[in-house]
Amino acid sequence: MIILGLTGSIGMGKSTATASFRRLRVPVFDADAAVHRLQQPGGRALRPIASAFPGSVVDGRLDREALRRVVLGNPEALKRLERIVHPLVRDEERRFLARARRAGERLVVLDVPLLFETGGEKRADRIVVVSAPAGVQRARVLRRRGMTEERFAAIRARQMPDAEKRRRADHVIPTGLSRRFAQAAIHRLVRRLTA
Ligand SMILES: CC(C)(COP(=O)(O)OP(=O)(O)OC[C@H]1O[C@@H](n2cnc3c(N)ncnc32)[C@H](O)[C@@H]1O)[C@@H](O)C(=O)NCCC(=O)NCCS
Ligand SMILES: Nc1ncnc2c1ncn2[C@@H]1O[C@H](COP(=O)(O)OP(=O)(O)OP(=O)(O)O)[C@@H](O)[C@H]1O
Repeated sequence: MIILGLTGSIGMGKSTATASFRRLRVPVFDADAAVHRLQQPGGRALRPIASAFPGSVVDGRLDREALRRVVLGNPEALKRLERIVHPLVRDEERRFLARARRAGERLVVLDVPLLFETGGEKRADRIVVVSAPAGVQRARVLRRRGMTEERFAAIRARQMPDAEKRRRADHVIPTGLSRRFAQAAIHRLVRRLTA
């Protein structure tokens, strides 16, 4: 089974790329979605977050806004949050891979925003990076509801620069042109890897 690590900075088109992989029937593990699941009512991250960040969980629900305000611009608090969340995400990832192996899959995708930052290069056989020019990225991200310059800057500061990601990638999918162009590149990649 070939494990394809998919990454890219915020707004570069990871979710859009994973939709293309799924359309080609390639199973995808989405780390951001796993974070959200783990933080949902009843999720395994809730209890440790509640004790590390008093007041962030109210009536069994995580107040993401409140937690975001606490960790935004506070590297020490973010580290504490990551030390709780990342091992749980890795655990989910391992389960996903085990299920895929049992199902006899030939190719799977790990969509992990912090793939390089968390040593994901070692877990994947090949790395795909989605990338668009900085101006395009910025416009896309700032269009989102609730996004501010400050949040965008804080997230970017936590992520490896795009140029460095591209340098380390085995394949770069350009997402600054059109969806059709990016999808065609993904199609060719999947065909090549499963040939
Ligand atoms: C702080 C939290 C509660 C804020 O939630 P919120 O709904 O506002 O944001 P969301 O999770 O949708 O993330 C928004 C964007 O920021 C990126 N991002 C989130 N956390 C981080 C981080 N620690 N470092 C770099 N980028 C991050 C995400 O990939 C996404 O592109 C949440 O992001 C969180 O729990 N983060 C810690 C877990 C983590 O490291 N996630 C990164 C993916 S594994
Ligand atoms: N190939 C593409 N061509 C044109 N627009 C695109 C392309 N890929 C993504 N987009 C647009 O860019 C925006 C961000 O895409 P997407 O949500 O896939 O990024 P992301 O990397 O998953 O973001 P995040 O890091 O926040 O999870 C969306 O509005 C999407 O419609």
